[in-house]
Amino acid sequence: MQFTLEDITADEIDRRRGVYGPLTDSVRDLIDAVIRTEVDAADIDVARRRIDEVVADLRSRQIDGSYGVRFNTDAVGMPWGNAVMGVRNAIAPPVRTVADREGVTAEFTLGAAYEGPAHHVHGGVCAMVLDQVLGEAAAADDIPCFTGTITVTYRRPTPLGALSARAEIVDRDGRKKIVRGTLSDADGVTAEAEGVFIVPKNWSGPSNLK
Ligand SMILES: CCCCCCCCCCCC(=O)SCCNC(=O)CCNC(=O)[C@H](O)C(C)(C)COP(=O)(O)OP(=O)(O)OC[C@H]1O[C@@H](n2cnc3c(N)ncnc32)[C@H](O)[C@@H]1OP(=O)(O)O
Repeated sequence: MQFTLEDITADEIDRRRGVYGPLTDSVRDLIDAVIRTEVDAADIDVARRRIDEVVADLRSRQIDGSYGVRFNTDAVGMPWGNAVMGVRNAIAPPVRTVADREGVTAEFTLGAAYEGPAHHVHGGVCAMVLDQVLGEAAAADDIPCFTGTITVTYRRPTPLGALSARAEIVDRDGRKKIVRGTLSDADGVTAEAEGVFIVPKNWSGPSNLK
């Protein structure tokens, strides 16, 4: 697993988060608006031209390829392109986990952009969120892990709206960590997952991620 070291302070990371986070929130709102708008065709055409102008402005200076997973010298991570929790990724819901002694918990909202069955979350999105939350539980005491195998059991449809997820390491075997987790709405568990997460061979990146 490759990573990029950036020699910047925690204050600089916070400053950048303050610059890019609100932009990402605005684009996330745009995605929702594009799905739900009922303005007429002429207004859609004007909106499209304005969006294209903004895209051209942003692309006037950009990196090659994807963002990567970056860390500073204190092992503070900046996985800001991450599809589930990236600070600069408007596709990310975003899901942010909070670690405790036993595992990690996340509370988040999945809106219209994550629909599969009518008014319910797409099964692939459920699996994606669970992969991330289980993966973060696997990494919480160590270093980032690859998902080797993940099995998701859908107990009932997951409604769009406020949701939570929880994951804990249940077993360790060499470089393998067995992690279990759940996705829940206000009425309880909607999906369960179990995964085998594997510490990469010859890891040369930081440990004790923050
Ligand atoms: C701040 C930033 C935070 C960042 C926090 C980020 C969290 C991110 C969470 C999302 C995580 C992802 O989506 S990761 C992306 C999706 N996953 C991938 O792309 C992984 C692709 N696969 C691989 O790269 C590889 O196959 C690995 C790394 C999984 C395994 O390769 P390896 O390390 O060479 O494995 P190997 O030595 O052969 O086997 C080691 C042990 O693992 C077992 N094993 C090997 N492969 C598998 C497997 N697929 N499923 C189960 N078990 C397996 C073997 O039987 C063996 O067990 P034994 O004989 O020792 O008993």
